[in-house]
Amino acid sequence: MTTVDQPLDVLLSDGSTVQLRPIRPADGPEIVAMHARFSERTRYLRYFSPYPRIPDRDLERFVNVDHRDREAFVVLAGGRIVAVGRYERLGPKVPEAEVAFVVEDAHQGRGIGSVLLEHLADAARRAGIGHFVAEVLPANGAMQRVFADFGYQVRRQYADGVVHLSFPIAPTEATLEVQRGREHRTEARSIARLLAPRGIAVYGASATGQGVGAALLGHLRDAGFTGAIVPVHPSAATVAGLPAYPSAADAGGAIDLAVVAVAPEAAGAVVADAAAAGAHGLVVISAGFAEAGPEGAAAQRALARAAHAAGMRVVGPNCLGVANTGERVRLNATLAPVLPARGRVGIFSQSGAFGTALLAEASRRGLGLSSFVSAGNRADVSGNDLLQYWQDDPATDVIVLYLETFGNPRKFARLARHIGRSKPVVALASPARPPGLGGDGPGPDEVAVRALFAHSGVIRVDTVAELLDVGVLLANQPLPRGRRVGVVGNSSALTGLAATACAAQGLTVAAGYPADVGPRAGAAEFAAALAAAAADDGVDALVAVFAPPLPGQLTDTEADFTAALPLTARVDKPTVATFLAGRVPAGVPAYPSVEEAVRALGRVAAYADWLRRPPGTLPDLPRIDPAAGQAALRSDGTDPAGLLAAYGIDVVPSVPARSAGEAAAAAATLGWPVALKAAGPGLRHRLDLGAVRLDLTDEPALRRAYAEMSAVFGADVLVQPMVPPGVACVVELVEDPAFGPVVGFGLGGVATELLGDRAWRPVPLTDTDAAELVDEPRAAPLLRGHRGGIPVDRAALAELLVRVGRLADDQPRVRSLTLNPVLARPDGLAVLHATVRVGADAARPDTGPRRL
Ligand SMILES: CC(=O)SCCNC(=O)CCNC(=O)[C@H](O)C(C)(C)COP(=O)(O)OP(=O)(O)OC[C@H]1O[C@@H](n2cnc3c(N)ncnc32)[C@H](O)[C@@H]1OP(=O)(O)O
Repeated sequence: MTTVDQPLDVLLSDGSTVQLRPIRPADGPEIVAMHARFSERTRYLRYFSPYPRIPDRDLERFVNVDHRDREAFVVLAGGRIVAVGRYERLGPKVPEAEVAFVVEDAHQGRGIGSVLLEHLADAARRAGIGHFVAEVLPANGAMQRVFADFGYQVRRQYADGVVHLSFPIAPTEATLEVQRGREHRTEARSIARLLAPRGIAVYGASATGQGVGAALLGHLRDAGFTGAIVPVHPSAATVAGLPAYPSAADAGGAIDLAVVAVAPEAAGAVVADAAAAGAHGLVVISAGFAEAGPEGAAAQRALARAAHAAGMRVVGPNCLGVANTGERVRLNATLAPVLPARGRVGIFSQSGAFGTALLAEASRRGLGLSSFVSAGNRADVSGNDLLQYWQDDPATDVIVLYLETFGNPRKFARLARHIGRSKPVVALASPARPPGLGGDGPGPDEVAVRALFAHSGVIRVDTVAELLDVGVLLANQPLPRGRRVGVVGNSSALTGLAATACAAQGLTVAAGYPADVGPRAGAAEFAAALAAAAADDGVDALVAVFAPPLPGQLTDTEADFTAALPLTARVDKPTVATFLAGRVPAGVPAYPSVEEAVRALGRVAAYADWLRRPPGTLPDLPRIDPAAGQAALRSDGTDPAGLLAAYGIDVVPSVPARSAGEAAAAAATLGWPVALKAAGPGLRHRLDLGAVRLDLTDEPALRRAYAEMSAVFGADVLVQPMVPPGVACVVELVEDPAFGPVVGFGLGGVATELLGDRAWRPVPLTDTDAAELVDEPRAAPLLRGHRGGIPVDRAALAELLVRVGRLADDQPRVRSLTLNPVLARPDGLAVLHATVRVGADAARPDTGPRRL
């Protein structure tokens, strides 16, 4: 049993870091992964042992982990998972405790659970947490007895058999050493080790020099890897001229990485051999795993399990491999024979085929690479791991991702939002849902999904070519300070095209541009015009468009014109060029067409805008009571009023009635005047249908309205007090497959619905997010008093959105929520109708891969 003897870094929810002293289990299990969160309200911590982590996907198989918080932990003993737990959000279930956890599975015997509790209690004590509650699921009767043995009290027993155990912890002197600003990087460290091995064992390199393994061995050597390369071969004494060994450990040197190209059946033996040699990373190139069917999937799971038990991270299987062009490490453990030159771009490709294309295209365009990972079937290492690694990697300035599916999309969105602040992330990802479906179903359509990416700071592109178009620009040029473009060229046709392309990308042509030097201008004039644009305070970015001179017209060659460009590369404004050779001349990205050049600039300008935008803060609003919200959900999931009230959202009361008499009685209670609404199922746009009567001031008017309405729409009606008129708005909350809960805002009415005029933001919503959301729908000018209308209280709408976002963040059982209509007035708002859909349990993570 290994004990933890290094300090543990803890990432707090506010981004700061604390360090916990080591936990030394006497002979207890290792706590391998433990996630939690600290905040004012909810004191969670998230900490890791220095042991390799169980990948999130594995956790999710065992644990009902709420993706949003990752509050889960796993206990390993002897390499086996013996207990898996998750943290509950504090408020709802155990409001009076500061930390709660749920033990879901501890089937491997007595004692484990109690040791686990000791550790957790210890951690809580160190964190100065005063009260601690454990929840034990009914299947674990043995655990309950164990806890009882330790004197924990049964605090509450629920009808479903769940028991809450309670044990007070006297707060002791906090041993937390707060190191703000330093981020926890366990994952990043394990990836760093994988990309910078001291020695490499290669499994599956044929002595004949043929086949995949031999090719890998060749690539490793050709790239100039300076550490030991050890071919592991069952019988040969040498492979490709290198001494080969039947077992990696026999070579005697430090082996950090195993590159594997053996058939899936042999993988188990390879893992054991590599582990015995001390390897901490596996790059499995072999195909025949999950992509090949259930048997392969089982083999893949076995591979991942064996690797993790031995403390190894796994890249692949069925992948192209990993590469590092670092100063000290030249590593090409990929099937691609030639790597691009060293550079500042980290490339992740889920697909091997696209990875090959990306590498080849990057080489062709002269785009330098810092490191490359193709994750294939992603048995362990995923794009999210790489995001975390590159965030801190000093060799990487730009992150380029090719993604097909996401194991954990919410984590991606959150990570990207964070990382995008320091390094741009360019991603090619499949659409969230096929085009055309957006307007019909609930939730954001493709356009909105693109906007959601943009709000996460991710530059989303549509093609592999564009991935590199943008990558090249980011890697070589500064970000634009604004959207004003100085177009300089030697052809009016091309500069005109560039101006049109700018408009299409939301860029503006700067005043005095395009500057057309004409077809007879020489390179010197071209250079002067570019220099003038670069010096122009009204210009944020330059587009240089160049048409090759007709033969005999000029003595200057295309190369002379190319040479004119570097001048601009020295200024602090990005320049893109067209019609020059495909390579990057002196750092100025060149594109085959004006449209491509301007589109890349447009994407980068949008990212620069995002960076300039203040991220805002999460407002601490009064009248928010998550515990009351949870209680409301428990009492009746279909009545949203209590749930909303717990988040400070008041819904105008509405009383159901089935007869004129009942309606009149309701009106008397609510107070005149009232509105009468048909309550039949499936009725939408009731006002348009005549199924709403407003301003009924007395009983005769009410009875008349009831008689007319019930004749058409049936006996069921709702009686509501009249509220002052306002602009009808709609607020929605839905689960998006890529972003988790997202809050939507739009104006009411059939027209805006038909046009899909809704703006969306992922949860949690900051004050800035909410204010932007209110202003974003195309119909939003109506809220500002368009054409003589009266401006409404947009701050109240923004606050409502923040409250809905908070509700979504707190209550994972809420699947969807609609407030429609919300009447916005100059002096506040009224929520007239609310529907909520609640799941039986917290949204369970989808274990299968999801399209982005
Ligand atoms: C573009 C993309 O899609 S990404 C790339 C995805 N990956 C791929 O496409 C790879 C596809 N290919 C495969 O999966 C192959 O089946 C592989 C790599 C697993 C096996 O390739 P083969 O060439 O058939 O391997 P083969 O069985 O001949 O073995 C090669 C050598 O490994 C040796 N070997 C076999 N088992 C072991 C082992 N456990 N340890 C060490 N060496 C071993 C063999 O003895 C043989 O050497 P020899 O010829 O000197 O005797």
